Amino acid sequence: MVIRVALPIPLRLHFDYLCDKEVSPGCRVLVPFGKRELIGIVWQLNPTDSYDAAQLKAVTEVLDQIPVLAAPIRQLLSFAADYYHHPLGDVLTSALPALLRDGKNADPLKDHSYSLTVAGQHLTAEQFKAAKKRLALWQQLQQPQTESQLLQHFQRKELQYFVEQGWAQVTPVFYGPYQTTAEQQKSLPLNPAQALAVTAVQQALGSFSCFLLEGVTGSGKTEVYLQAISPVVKQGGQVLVLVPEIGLTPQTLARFEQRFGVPVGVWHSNMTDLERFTVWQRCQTGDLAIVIGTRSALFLPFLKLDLLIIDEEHDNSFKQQDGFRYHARDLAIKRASIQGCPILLGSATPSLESLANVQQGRFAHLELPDRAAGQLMPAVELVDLKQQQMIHGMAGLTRQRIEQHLKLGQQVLLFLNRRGFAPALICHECGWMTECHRCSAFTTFHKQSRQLVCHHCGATKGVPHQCGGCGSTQLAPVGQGTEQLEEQLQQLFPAFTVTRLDRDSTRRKGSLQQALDQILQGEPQLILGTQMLAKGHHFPNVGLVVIIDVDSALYSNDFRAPEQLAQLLTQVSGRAGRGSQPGKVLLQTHYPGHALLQDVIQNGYASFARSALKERQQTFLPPFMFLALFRVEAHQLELCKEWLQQVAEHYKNWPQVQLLGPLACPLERKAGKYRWQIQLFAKDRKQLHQSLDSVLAEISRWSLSRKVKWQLDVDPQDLN
Ligand SMILES: Nc1ncnc2c1ncn2[C@@H]1O[C@H](COP(=O)(O)OP(=O)(O)OP(=O)(O)O)[C@@H](O)[C@H]1O
Ligand SMILES: [Zn+2]
Repeated sequence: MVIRVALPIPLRLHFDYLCDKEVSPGCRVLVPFGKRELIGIVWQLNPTDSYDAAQLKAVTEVLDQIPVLAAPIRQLLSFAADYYHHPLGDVLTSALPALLRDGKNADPLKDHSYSLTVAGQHLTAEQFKAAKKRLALWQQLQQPQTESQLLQHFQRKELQYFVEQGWAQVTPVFYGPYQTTAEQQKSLPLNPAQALAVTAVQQALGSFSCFLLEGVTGSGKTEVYLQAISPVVKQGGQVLVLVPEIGLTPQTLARFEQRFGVPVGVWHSNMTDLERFTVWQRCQTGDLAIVIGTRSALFLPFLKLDLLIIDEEHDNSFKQQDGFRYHARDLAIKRASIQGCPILLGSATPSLESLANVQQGRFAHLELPDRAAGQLMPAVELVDLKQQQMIHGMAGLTRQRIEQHLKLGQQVLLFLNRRGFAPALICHECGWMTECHRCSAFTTFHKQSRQLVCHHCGATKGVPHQCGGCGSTQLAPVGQGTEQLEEQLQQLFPAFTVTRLDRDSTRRKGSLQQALDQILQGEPQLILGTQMLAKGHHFPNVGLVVIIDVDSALYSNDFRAPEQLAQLLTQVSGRAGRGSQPGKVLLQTHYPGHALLQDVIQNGYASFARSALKERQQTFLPPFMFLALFRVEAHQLELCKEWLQQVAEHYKNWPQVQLLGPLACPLERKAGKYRWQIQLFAKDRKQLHQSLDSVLAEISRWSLSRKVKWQLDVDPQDLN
């Protein structure tokens, strides 16, 4: 038979092979390709279009009996490859764990079950005396446990010790559909708005539908998720919960684990290949009831997926920014429709895309207008910075308020979306500034590591002693980053601790959890950080939130900038007053009269978003227009322009598609290459996609295409 195989190569082609063994679509095969051998996925059996059988090579080996990509996932991936116009082989690769891409055996995983022997049962707690860990293990083993469960909390040598002592015995088990035990932690009594939301989702189980849960910060969206999940898990179904990249805290996981007595898996980029592979398999066998994961968890092979949830659905990290540029929210909706199950999107600050879908009747709208236990929304006060005497980037009023709240025994959270010590060093004599020699950007001064770091290409170098322009030694930091603010806060408020949360301070494994735990203990203190602080955290003792600087974000060319700023302001402010005390927000700005600030503060995000949506409609922007973007990079600027000129030329045949460009990307040089783009707008999605198909076919024929690096971004989020 002839089989059509998708190969992991960046070509928009598929390849046919002869195969005399039994094989089904979705299985991996090893095939000859040029001088190499590649692992591909069987995509179609006996394709009907023409091929020359005499020319075909034979498959070297069939690697799977059971498809690693089941039919629903193949359907999803095939849709995705079409929609994002991305090579299918590359799309499939994103959906498989690395070990499977490398050819590892995909047979169902075997685990081991540990249970107490008769001798083990006759032990008593007193016998363990000071050996607390062993006592805990013995208590855990009162019920048989799988090795993978035990290894989450105990070391392997402890398990071996129990076996050597004759206290425990080991038997092999295969993962299968998970077992439910009684709910472990009681659910909260819902308020009426929550109850309505939960009922709506529960009633929709069993067929496809899409809900937007728009609930203000602290309105108890997580409780809605948990109670919506409950019946699914009781009936043996599986649930996928997608969260933003940095939203997957140990606290989130604990909340889901403690509520249901079922196995919960996590999936994120900071796991080993083996850990990912194990989760992948436990999904496939049905052993995991719930998976909480970031973007690519969307492609996991659930045995019985009955509900999808996307928390913080507006978050930009759901869009992949390189390679296969998919939007996990949009593909998750597609996946729900393929599986025939409901999907629930939740946010305090929904994306304009989702709100438009509500207005057009595609999503059902669920609202939580108030905080869960009746707390007030925090009051926002603008601090006009004009002509103020600033100390360490803070006005007098700001410093006073911080002090008041600390003295009341509350925590104060300060938001500054710039990590490092200072955005650049400047020469006091001639004005020269430290620049990245590979990017059109300044390099950030990191004081603790004594480095200049480019936040765009990652290049680092030592701190110079002399100005690169005039040789003077008068180099001083300009501007303020979190590292600097931390130092300054310590000087201003020496009696209180300062906890900094940003990408640098949480790099070490476990350090984020440590910082969060410390904050949750509630001691009065200063918490300072970047947008990492803004996402979903519940810090009940935060009484005051200070937003140090938003001014640079008020004037941006990106049409999405206002939406993103409004989301950020609302999310950060929403960390205040979640406990028993009402919260306050101080927003420092030189532009207190700015329309966006006034609108968000006076009328709230919901109102802002609805008027922003009207504006998008009037100015012909997404989501009322469909947008795609060609970006090209090359060491020579001329090549970029020339390539885009050819794209523009082709678009003369497509009057229904409007062009913006060729123009330089906002960051025109990155890692030594020039970057240019063309934006394409169309009212009709189909026409846009047809035009893309036709231009892509052309592009592959241009010799110039081999001299530049180009990408297509469909529904781009980041226009940079
Ligand atoms: N029905 C309820 N009664 C009392 N407390 C509740 C109820 N529902 C939720 N809560 C509590 O309210 C707090 C806020 O809930 P949660 O963190 O889920 O809010 P959220 O809507 O996700 O907020 P954000 O969007 O800011 O992350 C939690 O401490 C939660 O336990
Ligand atoms: Zn750089």
